[in-house]
Amino acid sequence: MTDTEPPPVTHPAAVLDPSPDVPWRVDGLLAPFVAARVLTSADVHVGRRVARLCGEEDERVHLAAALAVRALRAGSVCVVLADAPATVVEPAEDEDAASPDVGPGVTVPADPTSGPLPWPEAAAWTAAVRASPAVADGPDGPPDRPLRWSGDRLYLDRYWRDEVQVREQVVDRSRDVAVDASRLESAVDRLFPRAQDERQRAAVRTAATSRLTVLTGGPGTGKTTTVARLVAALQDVAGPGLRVALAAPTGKAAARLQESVNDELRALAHDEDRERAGELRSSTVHRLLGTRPGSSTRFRHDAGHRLPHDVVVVDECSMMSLPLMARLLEAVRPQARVVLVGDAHQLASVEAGAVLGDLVAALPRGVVELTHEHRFGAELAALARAVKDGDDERTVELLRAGGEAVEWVETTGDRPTASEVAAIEADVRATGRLLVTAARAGDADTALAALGAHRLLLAHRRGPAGVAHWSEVAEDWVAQETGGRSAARFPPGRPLLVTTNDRPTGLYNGDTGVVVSTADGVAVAFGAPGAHRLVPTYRLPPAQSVHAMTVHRGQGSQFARVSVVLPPASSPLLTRELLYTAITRARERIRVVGTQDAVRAAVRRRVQRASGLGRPL
Ligand SMILES: Nc1ncnc2c1ncn2[C@@H]1O[C@H](COP(=O)(O)OP(=O)(O)OP(=O)(O)O)[C@@H](O)[C@H]1O
Repeated sequence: MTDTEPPPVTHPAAVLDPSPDVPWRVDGLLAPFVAARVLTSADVHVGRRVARLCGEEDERVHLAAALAVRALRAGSVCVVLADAPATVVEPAEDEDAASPDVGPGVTVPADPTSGPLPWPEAAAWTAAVRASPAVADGPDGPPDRPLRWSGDRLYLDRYWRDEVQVREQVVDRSRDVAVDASRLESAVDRLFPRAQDERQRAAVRTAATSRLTVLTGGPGTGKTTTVARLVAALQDVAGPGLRVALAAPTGKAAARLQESVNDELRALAHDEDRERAGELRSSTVHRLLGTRPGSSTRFRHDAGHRLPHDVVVVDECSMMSLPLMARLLEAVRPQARVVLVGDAHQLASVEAGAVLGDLVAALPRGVVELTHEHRFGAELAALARAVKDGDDERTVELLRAGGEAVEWVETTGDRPTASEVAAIEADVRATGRLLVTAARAGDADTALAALGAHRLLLAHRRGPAGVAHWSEVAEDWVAQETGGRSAARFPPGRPLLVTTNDRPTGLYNGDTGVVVSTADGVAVAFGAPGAHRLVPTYRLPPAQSVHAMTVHRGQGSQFARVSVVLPPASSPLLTRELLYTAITRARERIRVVGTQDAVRAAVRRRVQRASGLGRPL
């Protein structure tokens, strides 16, 4: 070997994708990226196809296109090409736990033994991509190419268009709306008389004078209360008779929104406010926009056929993908007011985009953050704040101090020992016994209360720190406690998670219930203790046992006590957003099980989702 010879290549010339789902054969420049598990063969297949349709044979462009496809799988809307060698060494962030409904992804980490990857030289690579017949270069590039270069980012063109759409809407909606200022002030004083509710008062003022408002805050900070009262205020200062739409990305969240907003409206102190606001209905964003048969990306209401509403309020916006946000904003009349509500610090949507967080960062005005926790104890609130602020020192300090509401089982190794999970075991056994005993006795309310008393949350779906493993363990504990596992399909006491929206029963994806004995055999109880309803098992939509769930799945729900078992510090799923979301699922008490390294890694690592919102075109 001479000095001028290239270093030996450890990559095979052609590989089969080690992720078993779609074993296409990949060769050439992209093979080592598949061998190293940076790309799947599906990324390569789609990326190459898109490029070749335009006659592009340059493998460097195929690589860039495959990375743009991969980016979507990881929740980003584009890839920052120059950063790719540094940012894609780990498998996509969401490919395990974060995609519970989109099928299995790769669960193994990138294989570091496969040698350095043959990244193209940066400047030549960028030049090849920008000059490619498959790529529209810049905002004025040809409109009919599948890929778009913008700034330093490569997009699949459709996502670039969605981003432009959202950006244009933000600009178009940035002009103030004129309202009678003294009337507004008296509405604010009437609806939020207490001086300490200044943020909520500010939210009402902002929503009254803006066409786009973002209302963000953690659980229990009064978002729903504010939504109800700001609707009442708008009916006063801009109404009466405003057409108001309430919506949320999931059916479950929409149902909850309708219930809590109407409860709050009924509780308004002044008759005129109650009368003007009336009773509101809520739906999913998809249903509001009007689904079209056979299409999940086009709706009946769009820029050419706008929604009739004057005010559109959308809750749980952290779960909105970029494409859905683009479709929503273009469908709202330019004069109408949009109020986007959610917790920007939570895990973002399973699909591409972290649009709520991006909007909070990008909007020059119109963002109101609620910070006072009405429901949360001070300990939980302080812990959630330390995590949200990225302060790992303080997080460790608060966890270590512990208290009524906070417990840390600091494990020594990545896999907790039996004694380290003893407290979880005790909780699972105690709530399991209560659940099964009540369910067997036909006491649905007590069973539902037990179901909400404690929940075990995990980051991953599979592996030693995954839901599959922990569900088995938890089910065993409960079985030991209650006389063994039953062979029946619906044994009383089995907790169930509905996995699809089902109109006939009015159940939603994410609803949880419990099998209970009744005079006519078994049925499944759903709803709140004291207000439950029974669904016969033959009418039950697809559902699965739920002894444990992913943190992602837990979004939109709260439980009295939560135990979260953290994966090893090296897990790419372990992020600040994940830990924050897990902690804020607890109403009374959080138990964190994991190493100090894992806690610190979680607090320090933010979910990185590439997007161009708020950045120059
Ligand atoms: N200004 C206020 N004064 C007194 N209580 C309030 C005020 N705002 C909200 N609350 C109370 O605080 C609790 C939480 O409020 P709310 O449900 O509106 O919060 P949220 O942010 O929507 O919570 P989540 O995200 O969990 O739905 C409720 O019991 C509500 O009645």
